[in-house]
Amino acid sequence: MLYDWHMNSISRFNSLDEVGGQNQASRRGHPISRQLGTRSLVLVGLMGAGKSTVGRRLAQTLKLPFRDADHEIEAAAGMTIPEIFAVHGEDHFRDGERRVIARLLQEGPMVLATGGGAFMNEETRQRVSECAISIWLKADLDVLMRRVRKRSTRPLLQNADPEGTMRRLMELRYPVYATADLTIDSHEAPHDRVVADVVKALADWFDRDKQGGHEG
Ligand SMILES: Nc1ncnc2c1ncn2[C@@H]1O[C@H](COP(=O)(O)OP(=O)(O)O)[C@@H](O)[C@H]1O
Ligand SMILES: O=C(O)C1=C[C@@H](OP(=O)(O)O)[C@@H](O)[C@H](O)C1
Ligand SMILES: [Mg+2]
Repeated sequence: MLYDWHMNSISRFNSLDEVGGQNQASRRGHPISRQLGTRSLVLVGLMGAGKSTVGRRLAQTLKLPFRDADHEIEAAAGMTIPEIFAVHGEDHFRDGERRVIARLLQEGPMVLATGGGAFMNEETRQRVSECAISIWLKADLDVLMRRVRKRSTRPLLQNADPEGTMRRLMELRYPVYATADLTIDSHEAPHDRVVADVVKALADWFDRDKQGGHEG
């Protein structure tokens, strides 16, 4: 192993830094954050769904720390995601992704944006179900394609038919994303509109929770 996915020093330093943030959140934070306890909010969904950008704004709204698993992997590896794919291959990336998410889930509460493939890993799904509330950000194909065209940082889409790839990923992944606790339409509206929809869905979730709706 060239680097330690669990304990890179930058992430440890950040997490210590953010313990103060957590304490603050629990003292005078958003009602949703207070009900989370140590559980995190984990955003899942396809590339372009808005996990990273909506996630960051959601964390600001809830006064929670924000982490992006892709950024943590890049920091641990000292390489960008395209470089990791090119040099070590996708399997190596997936291995790092699983380890990094396992570590982050122990540092909750936080808003955690995952990369689009992370939730396909059964071990990760199990950990998420134990330590977090999962939220599927769902968007139509044409919306996703418009959004991902803005950047060429996604190795899976660097081919002759990115739309075909996205369709295949939809078929493969949607049944799995559908097992997330909540599904939110990440439609064409300002990011903050989607944030508001997530907050509303979480408030309803906790109301149902109080009535014993999520047992078992
Ligand atoms: N609700 C939205 N409104 C406008 N642009 C959005 C929205 N959600 C995402 N985007 C844009 O789409 C692109 C991809 O979003 P990102 O958060 O990186 O997606 P993901 O992390 O799910 O791949 C970014 O340029 C982002 O600003
Ligand atoms: O869907 C995927 O398998 C991937 C999604 C990417 O993250 P975003 O979903 O944030 O684009 C990134 O993890 C990597 O390029 C692989
Ligand atoms: Mg992202």
